[in-house]
Amino acid sequence: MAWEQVQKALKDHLGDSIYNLWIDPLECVSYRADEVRLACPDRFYRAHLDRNHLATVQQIVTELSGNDCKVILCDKETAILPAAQPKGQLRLPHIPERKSVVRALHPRYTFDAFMLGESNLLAQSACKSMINGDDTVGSCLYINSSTGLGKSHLTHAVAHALLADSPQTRLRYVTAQQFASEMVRSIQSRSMDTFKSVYHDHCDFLLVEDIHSLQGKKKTQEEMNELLDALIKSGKRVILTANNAPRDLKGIDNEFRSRMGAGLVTTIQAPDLATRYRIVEHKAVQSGLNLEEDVISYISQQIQGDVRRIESALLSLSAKATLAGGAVEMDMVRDVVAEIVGLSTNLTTTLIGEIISREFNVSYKDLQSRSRKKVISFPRQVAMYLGRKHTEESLGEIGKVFNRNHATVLHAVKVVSELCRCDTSVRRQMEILDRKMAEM
Ligand SMILES: Nc1ncnc2c1ncn2[C@@H]1O[C@H](COP(=O)(O)OP(=O)(O)OP(=O)(O)O)[C@@H](O)[C@H]1O
Repeated sequence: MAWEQVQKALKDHLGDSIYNLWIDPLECVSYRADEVRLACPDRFYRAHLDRNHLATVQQIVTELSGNDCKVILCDKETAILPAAQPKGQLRLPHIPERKSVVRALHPRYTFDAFMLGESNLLAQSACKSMINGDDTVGSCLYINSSTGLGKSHLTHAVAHALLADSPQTRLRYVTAQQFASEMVRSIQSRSMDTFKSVYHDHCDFLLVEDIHSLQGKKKTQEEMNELLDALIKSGKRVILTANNAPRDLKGIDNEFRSRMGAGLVTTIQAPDLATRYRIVEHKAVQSGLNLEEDVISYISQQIQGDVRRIESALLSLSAKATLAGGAVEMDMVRDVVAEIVGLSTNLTTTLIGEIISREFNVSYKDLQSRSRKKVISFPRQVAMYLGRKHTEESLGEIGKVFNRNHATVLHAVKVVSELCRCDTSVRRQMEILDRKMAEM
């Protein structure tokens, strides 16, 4: 009960977004008068909480308990370790013999221009931890997402920040494809020793994009695996990006797969409405477009997923506005958005509930009832999961449709996501339902 009170106060204090991401996953393993022990999902979480939110948690626990009750963070697996102390910066003692090798950095792909939200906060803060040499993330950070969600933006931002703040760090930034071509050229010109030496002995920070493009390339995977092993063992830093998590990559050797997943593996999800709003606002200013709030809202509500589609809409809007003498009219905005997403949908959780009640042959009333029978609770969880995925409604709003609170919705989303991951029949079922939702 005491922890629930603390949770409630923290939610009010920190807001839904930070609460859901950083406080909700905590497990209260003991709550005594003098000490509260909170287990974090992993050491990265623990270090982030320690740095950013522990003081607030401590303050609220002290206020609510009215005495000196100390908050202790520990790992879920051990549930006993004290919080990690941040390590020193990654600073090299010498001036490098070789400079950084960085191909074509996009000048606008900086941390400042990267809009944050629940979908990408972990990836962004893990990148910053890597730059600071904070080893809570491990030596190898793996970022994956579907297309256009900011993997390149973040890796370029890391390169910009490193070049600006610690120019002595020897940085190599390549795509996996470029690495493969360089390797093939080196084999042909019998200069593999030089190739190896460049990466093994003259690199402090390696960024490799699109690692999935190595699928089926056995020899390049072997070379990259050997390189990662050498760099990680000697305390160097590596960031890899791909379109899938290591376990879902096809045609990849198991040892290589396991090495890539040895540090933090994080997925960037599609941005939520609030993040999209900030992206539209920011990118409109960059394109010299002066947009009213209702236009920004409309674009961010309608264009979801791949952020390139937002950029494309703004480019198109900019061109049309120029032709029309500068003004941005709402009709013009609707046309541009319709070209990109087609006609808008009105999918709501209530509608999803109705569809699910038909599909699973349970009444809508049962979905809203207190019944915990599996034949009713599973469709209810599926409806909540789909509500979260296909609407912009908050956890609380989705919960209300089924007479539940936000925590139950969060739990349902976790349960169904986990089932999709490990149960093929549930995954297929969800794919069919996803298609149905998309057709609405
Ligand atoms: N959170 C964000 N804030 C601002 N811009 C973003 C954000 N996420 C993505 N973008 C923009 O979207 C565009 C596509 O992003 P990026 O190229 O980084 O995606 P990606 O995940 O690497 O895609 P792909 O897998 O296709 O290579 C870029 O112009 C980037 O600036």
